[in-house]
This record gives sequence, structure tokens and C-alpha cells, in this order.
Amino acid sequence: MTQRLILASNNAGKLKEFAELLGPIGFELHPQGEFNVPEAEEPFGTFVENALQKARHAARLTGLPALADDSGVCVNALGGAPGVYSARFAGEPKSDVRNNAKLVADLASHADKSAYYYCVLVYVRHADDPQPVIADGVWRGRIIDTPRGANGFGYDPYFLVPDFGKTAAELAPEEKNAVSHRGQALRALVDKLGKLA
Ligand SMILES: O=c1nc[nH]c2c1ncn2[C@H]1C[C@H](O)[C@@H](COP(=O)(O)OP(=O)(O)OP(=O)(O)O)O1
Ligand SMILES: [Mg+2]
Repeated sequence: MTQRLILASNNAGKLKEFAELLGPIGFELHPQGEFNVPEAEEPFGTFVENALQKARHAARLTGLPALADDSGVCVNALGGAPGVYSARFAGEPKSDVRNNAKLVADLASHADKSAYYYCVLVYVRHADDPQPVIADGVWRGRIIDTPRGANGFGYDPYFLVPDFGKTAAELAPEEKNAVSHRGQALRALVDKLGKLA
């Protein structure tokens, strides 16, 4: 049986990855934009609080179950920055180009380029769901200063994945989904939903 689900995101890169991951396993996905849901506030200092806020916001405005993703890149030499502030690292309005330029500049004087992507997903059955389903994922790599690849989104052209010798933007979509922070989190979430069903 297919399950209708609102994706509580306006990020086209995320929406594409969710469609690739969830479409084939029986979810009928609707980006929140289809319901004219505006972007939720993300005022918190933790990924999980922001994801919960986004999921509740979409569920409240649509009356449907909602899935939200809050994610970012955490750089060890920068004390975990940009982390939860990844989307607005270089200020408003959000810009991947300026975020990546700032990341490379901030790291220039550091030898340690290690980093990881983090993703937390929150699923709510309705806005006041007392049992949100939560799962997360981590994907380790390092930041390079010259972009490579045209796939993916965000920081992907600068995120080198040692196991592949490629950036996340050089991986095919299915390769990225198989190992990424988002892919890991989503498989864990689906597993939990199955157990609850
Ligand atoms: O796989 C990824 N590949 C590249 N970059 C990524 C990835 N995953 C997260 N990121 C970056 C993009 C953005 O700078 C931030 C997420 O910010 P975040 O607030 O969660 O998303 P967003 O504002 O773009 O869309 P929305 O809140 O509507 O879901 O981390
Ligand atoms: Mg956001």
C-alpha cells in the first residue's frame, strides 16, 4: 500500500534524493511546495529541534504525515562549523556558491581538512504527534579547495569521499544515496516505521 507523505523541505537537491530513495518503496511523495507551505523557521541550535519544527509545520499546514530533514557539514578544524548553520554559513540570502567560498577560505590555514555530513530526519504522523520518529546518519570525508563534479547539491563538489576517491558531486545519484548521511538516516527511519506499523 502506498503511503502519502509530505516532504517538509524546499531544497530541490534533498527532494530529488528523497524521491529516489522513497519512491520505489511505496511512498507517494508530495513536496510541501505543492501545498504552498512556506519555509519553516529554523531557530534552534540543534539539528533535531529544527527538523522537528519543520516536520510539525508541514503537517500542521497540510493535515498529512510529514518528513523533515535538517542536515549540514561539520568541519573538525572549525570546531564543527558550519554544522547546524550550514545553509546560511555565508549569511542571507542562502547561497551555495558563497557558502563554499567561505568554507574553503576559512579552512585555508588548517592542515586538517576532515569533515562529515550529518543528517537527522524527523517523521510525524500529525502536527501534535507525541512520538516523532527520528533517525540520523553520518558520512565522513574531507574538504578540498577546487570543486569537482556536477551531481548532488550544496557542498558536494568540495566534499571528497576517500573510499571512492571522488567528491560527492562526482558520484552517481544511486552511489551517493547508498552511502550518504541522508541515505543512512532514511534506511534507519524506514526500518523504525516498519517496526511501528
Ligand atoms: O547531501 C548533501 N550534499 C551537499 N550539501 C548538503 C547535503 N546535506 C546537507 N547539505 C548542506 C546544504 C545546506 O547548506 C545545509 C542544509 O541546510 P537545511 O536547513 O537542512 O536545508 P535547506 O535550508 O537547504 O532546506 P530545508 O530546510 O527546506 O530542508 O547543509
Ligand atoms: Mg533550511
